[in-house]
Amino acid sequence: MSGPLPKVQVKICGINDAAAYDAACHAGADWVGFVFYPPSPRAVTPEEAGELAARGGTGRRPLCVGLLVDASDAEIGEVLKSAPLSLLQLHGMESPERCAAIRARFGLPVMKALGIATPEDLGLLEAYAPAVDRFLLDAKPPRGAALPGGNAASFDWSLLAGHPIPRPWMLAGGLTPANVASAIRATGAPAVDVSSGVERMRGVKDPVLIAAFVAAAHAEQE
Ligand SMILES: O=C(O)c1ccccc1N[C@@H]1O[C@H](COP(=O)(O)O)[C@@H](O)[C@H]1O
Repeated sequence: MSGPLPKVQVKICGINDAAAYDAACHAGADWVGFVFYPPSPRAVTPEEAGELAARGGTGRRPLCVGLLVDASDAEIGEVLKSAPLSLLQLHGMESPERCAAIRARFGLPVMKALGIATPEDLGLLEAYAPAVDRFLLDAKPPRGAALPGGNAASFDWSLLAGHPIPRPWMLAGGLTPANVASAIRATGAPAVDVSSGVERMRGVKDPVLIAAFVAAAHAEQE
């Protein structure tokens, strides 16, 4: 017996104000991401993330993801005192051993972000698989970029065609309401993540674009 195919899941990353949080809830996003990386224009404090996540609302509550970049145990511990996270997104140079150590120490699932530019980059998946719960496949940062992600840069989606990915995963990098459906069809991504593509200016989310992105992704099926 076969039922309807599951909807593609959606994460809206870089939520840093109430309007964006409420828009993500209202649109039915599956996850919201909080950036705990001070150089980012989307950065929030653990307390700000905790306050946003505690907002009521009519929509379904998304799970909260904490985005960290080469964070120490002390920094992660501070974040977890205030922010109710369900998933840790590691977006720096964390090794498989560091990912495993973070997962063991904090008892939370870990999603490792990997920058993809060549077929060889996909070779890292096997090394990380035992240490992580999920992958996020993103573009590598453009030369000279100040941030390791969140740069509105996409990669060649055809690199993923037919490539087995040994954990649940999300596609990221340069996604927008206009291209997310094509990206899902080209890659078979079961989940997608966006930051820049739902902003009216860098670091400022647009509720209308959030709604359009979630609707476009949810219209696709795995
Ligand atoms: O969004 C940020 O500021 C950020 C900072 C440091 C690391 C990653 C960051 N964002 C992540 O990057 C990808 C792609 O973002 P975009 O849609 O291309 O802007 C996404 O996973 C964000 O979570």
